[in-house]
Amino acid sequence: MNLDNVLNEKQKEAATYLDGHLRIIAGAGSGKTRVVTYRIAYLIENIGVNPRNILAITFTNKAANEMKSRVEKLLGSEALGATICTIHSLCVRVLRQHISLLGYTHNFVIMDEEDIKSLLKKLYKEQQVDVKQFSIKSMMNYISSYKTAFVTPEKAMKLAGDLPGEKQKALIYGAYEQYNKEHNMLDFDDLLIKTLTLFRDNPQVVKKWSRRYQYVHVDEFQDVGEIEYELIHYFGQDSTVCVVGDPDQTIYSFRGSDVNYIMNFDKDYQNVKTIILDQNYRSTKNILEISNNLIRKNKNRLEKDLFSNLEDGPHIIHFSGRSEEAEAEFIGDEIEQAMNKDANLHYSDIAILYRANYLSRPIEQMMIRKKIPYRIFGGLKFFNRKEVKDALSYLRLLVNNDDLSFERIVNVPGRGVGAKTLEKIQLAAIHHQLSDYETLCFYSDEIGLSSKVKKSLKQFVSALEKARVSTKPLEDVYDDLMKDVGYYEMLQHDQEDSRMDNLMELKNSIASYVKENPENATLESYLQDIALYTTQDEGTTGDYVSMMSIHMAKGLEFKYVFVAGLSENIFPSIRSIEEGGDDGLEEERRLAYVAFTRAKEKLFLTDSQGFSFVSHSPKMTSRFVDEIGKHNVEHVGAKNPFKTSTYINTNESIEEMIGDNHVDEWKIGDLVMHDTFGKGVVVNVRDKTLDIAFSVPYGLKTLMAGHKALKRLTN
Ligand SMILES: Nc1ncnc2c1ncn2[C@@H]1O[C@H](COP(=O)(O)OP(=O)(O)OP(=O)(O)O)[C@@H](O)[C@H]1O
Ligand SMILES: [Mg+2]
Repeated sequence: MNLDNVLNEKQKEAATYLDGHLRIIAGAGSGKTRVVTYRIAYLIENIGVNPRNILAITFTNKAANEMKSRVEKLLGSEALGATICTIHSLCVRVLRQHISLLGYTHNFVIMDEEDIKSLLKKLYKEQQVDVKQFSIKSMMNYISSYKTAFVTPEKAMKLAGDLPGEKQKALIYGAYEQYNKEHNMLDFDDLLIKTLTLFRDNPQVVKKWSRRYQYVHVDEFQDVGEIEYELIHYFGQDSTVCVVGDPDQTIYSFRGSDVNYIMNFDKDYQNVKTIILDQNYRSTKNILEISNNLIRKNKNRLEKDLFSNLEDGPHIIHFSGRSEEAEAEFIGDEIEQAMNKDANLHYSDIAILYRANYLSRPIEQMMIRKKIPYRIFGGLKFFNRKEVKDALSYLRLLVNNDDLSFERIVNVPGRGVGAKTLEKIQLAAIHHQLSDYETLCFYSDEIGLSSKVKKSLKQFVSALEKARVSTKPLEDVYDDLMKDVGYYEMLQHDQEDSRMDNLMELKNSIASYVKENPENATLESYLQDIALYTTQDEGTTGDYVSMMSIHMAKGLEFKYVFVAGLSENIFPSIRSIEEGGDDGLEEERRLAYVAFTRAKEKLFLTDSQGFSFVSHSPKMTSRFVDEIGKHNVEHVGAKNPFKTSTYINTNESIEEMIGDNHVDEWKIGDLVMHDTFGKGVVVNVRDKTLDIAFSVPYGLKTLMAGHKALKRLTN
């Protein structure tokens, strides 16, 4: 294989360096993954290494498949036999052979999240623990963090001391471990931990694997955690190790990845050569420039810039929409135009990336309306998500009294209605020729329900009936209903933050529907309106636009990239900043760097205005849009009525900004200062009142225009 025409000098040096361990540190799109691919091909073809002796660890299965098929394309069937996979699947291979040493059998079962949840529920029951004491989710976190820190249930019990709650948790942890062992089951953490235990206690097993893999490669090394690092150390014990990564793309710190492993690699391994690549082959000069501008704002980083020999390319477009719908519409229009203009462009050349999965909602609705095929990676389509389906069933039940919706949600959250109780209700319904729900309303005393179940079903009915007569705006009717039936409480208790986000996004969806149809919006018409979107099936084959969270987009590239939902508090995420402070903000910025550098030819950044029920704040353009600089960036769309900088200013400057509060003409977007609620923004103007969005914890308030507590700020 001649590498001259396919790699530059430094890349070639990296692909062919065999005198010791190798570390490649380089920015996005500089060919790190390409070097690993060609290195594998070079080892096999030019050096004569048996493919069986080659290992490459990638971050996702998708990346592994891509690398495998690229190597196979270069070498044909010669390449078969090289191990190219994620660290989890590598561990499964090891365990299938040796797990008997740990007292399991080789045909062990790997548990998924649902398996874990249902096992824990069973154990709660056995131990008579109430989920109200500690949620299933918090128990899962407890087990995972103890396990990955090698704290056994016995140790956990000691650590619990005299605290009864902690003791109870340790007991469940012990029962969980015992059950899994007895039933030959491993969870995801176990795959890594059991392999590590095996290696630590059995040097002969380590020898076997480290001798087999004479050439070890690890892509995305900046995101390895402690356990992965030690495992890689074992696998590479007798081999030449090549690690590849970009410290600016560390985006999994919240899950334990640690950039120090790549930074200190030359201290832990002897005889390490470091090669730095600085030419970007992926993106136009403009895309690269704004990405460099952005990442330079991080203080805690190793200075390194990339250059590109590609053309300048088109400007970066920033679009700000008046609403989420307008933002989505813009994305759709741009996709349609691009597809019409360029016959060589495929939908698969286009990606839409966002910070959190709930943000896909308005974009999906637009894609369906415009008939643009799309696929969501790493999750379900918005209207297929469980909590969204549940919430819509509640609304449907309210509007239609239909039995299907009733059956879906009568026991979510749990009200003690099992199959038997449901059957009783259904029989009574047939007898009275009414719907299940009506039967419950009128004949609950005749059905033969236990008093406990009857009581909770009465609460259920009264929540729905309260919603039926409510005169509040529709989004509040929905909000109250979900609160009154206990759904929010269930999610909050289970710490299901992203499910909660989806339900708040549904509230956004109802609110914008009302805004668009101010005269005649009813729940019924809303449900009809979205029926189009709720009946979509999951499967899309052929050519489609890829939609995914930025975390999923690691290592990938697309000609056209849209990064949507670029609003302060959403991206950077307020949660990350609250939990991680400056480090949290820097990780968010690295995430933005990953997002922007996925683009090869054209990059669009989009956001929208209005109030978000998810972040509980008025939306304003993300600081990241400012930080990319002004050069070759074009701002189009609505002008955001206020800027981040004015909004987050300190009170001193607010004093200076206070203007005349005897204002006749209020308009949406006016910034205000309220004596009690602080800074806010007008989101709706009525006859004598204003809807004003204040920051957490106040949220949306309706106040008298012209009241003395309220002053308009000049902006
Ligand atoms: N010497 C080269 N000649 C031609 N194309 C190249 C060269 N080096 C890299 N490329 C191309 O540039 C793009 C980026 O390469 P690659 O994905 O390997 O970068 P990376 O450093 O792994 O990026 P990331 O940090 O995003 O994972 C790919 O399309 C790759 O084929
Ligand atoms: Mg890569």
